[in-house]
Amino acid sequence: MSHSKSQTIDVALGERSYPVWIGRGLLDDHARWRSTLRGRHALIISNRTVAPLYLERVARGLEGLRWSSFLLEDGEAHKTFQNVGLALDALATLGATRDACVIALGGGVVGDLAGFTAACWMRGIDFIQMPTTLLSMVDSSVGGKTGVNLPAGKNLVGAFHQPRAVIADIGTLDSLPDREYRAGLAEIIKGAAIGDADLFTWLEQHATALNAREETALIQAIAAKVRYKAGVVALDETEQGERALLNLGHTFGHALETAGHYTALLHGEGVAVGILLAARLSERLGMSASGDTERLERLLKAVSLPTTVPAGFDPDQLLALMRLDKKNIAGTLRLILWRGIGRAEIVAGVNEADVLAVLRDATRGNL
Ligand SMILES: NC(=O)c1ccc[n+]([C@@H]2O[C@H](COP(=O)([O-])OP(=O)(O)OC[C@H]3O[C@@H](n4cnc5c(N)ncnc54)[C@H](O)[C@@H]3O)[C@@H](O)[C@H]2O)c1
Ligand SMILES: O=C(O)C(=O)C[C@@H](O)[C@H](O)[C@H](O)COP(=O)(O)O
Ligand SMILES: [Zn+2]
Repeated sequence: MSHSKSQTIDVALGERSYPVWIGRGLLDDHARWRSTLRGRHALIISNRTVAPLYLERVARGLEGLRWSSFLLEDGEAHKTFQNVGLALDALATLGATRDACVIALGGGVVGDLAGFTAACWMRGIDFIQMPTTLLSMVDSSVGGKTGVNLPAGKNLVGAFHQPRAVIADIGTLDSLPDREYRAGLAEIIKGAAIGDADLFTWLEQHATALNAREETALIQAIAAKVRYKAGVVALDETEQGERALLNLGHTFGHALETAGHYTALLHGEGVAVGILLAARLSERLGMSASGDTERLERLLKAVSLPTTVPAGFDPDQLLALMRLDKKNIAGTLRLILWRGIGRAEIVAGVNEADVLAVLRDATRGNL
């Protein structure tokens, strides 16, 4: 295996620090990741799509341990409290002790649920992330946000629980469908839009290479986004302040995902539309210039991400869902807005009438 193009980024959190390893073939580099397991038990949590492709390679690295697997049905609709209960039962059946390790093998749905399961078992055991989607490599596997959805909304239950290591084998992306790949690009664009104007310009220049999944450009983009996110997380692990910036577009995006019953839009697609709506709202509030919104829309289109709200969404229902967002305080909307490329801002007390106006514009003629 060649390591020439691999990268390591550290998430600096004192005693909870961990490496994010990015490279091709890392799932088979057992010596590397096995060293992060401390005990004698391991539970691989994956799903029915990913397990047939990659579980065997991970299992080969668990020789000598007592291990088993727990497989979810595929899809966001299965990121539920009920499935956490079943995963905990699987740990009990395994006889997992406090030094056991949960291995999350899959995309963000698997990673969020597996991390939360690890946070709950015996009040918290180790877990490692083996992300297999672009989105999970650049975002969900890093930073320790774990959790599940409720019928009332996205990620309403969860815990901050950092992994021991992130093993991002980019070879797994070879089997990732195109739509899922593009959803991952949305979270890279989001990061650049929030706080890395140079990365934004680089993305504009390398959109064609990224569309072609050119490996050098891809590793560079993944590493840049992970580095950016790791920096924010290191400063504000539990979102007391500026980590909330990473939520740009998510109040809109999560409402769209929930209202669409997790079938109309993928998370990354909700984020793409959401960051554009946040940009439009910022422009409406006189915070940013139309030229920046246009640049954002152009980049999203250049990588074939959606820029419009699909048919059938009701603006009033979207606003009602946005009222349940975790960032809100004192009964008012608290949103991440921006001043232009690379300059996001937390804004409390956003006027609902302005939000509704943006939602009505975006859904006009759609119902
Ligand atoms: N914790 C965080 O900080 C954070 C950050 C961003 C997103 N998220 C969460 O992550 C989730 C979205 O993650 P996602 O986009 O990875 O979705 P996902 O986990 O649903 O995976 C996307 C699809 O790709 C399939 N898949 C995964 N790896 C594959 C591979 N290598 N080859 C072929 N198919 C593969 C999956 O089975 C699934 O059908 C959402 O629940 C979102 O809320 C969390
Ligand atoms: O890591 C973070 O912080 C983020 O907000 C990253 C988001 O991309 C991600 O979708 C996260 O799951 C959203 O979390 P939530 O707190 O809005 O539920
Ligand atoms: Zn996200």
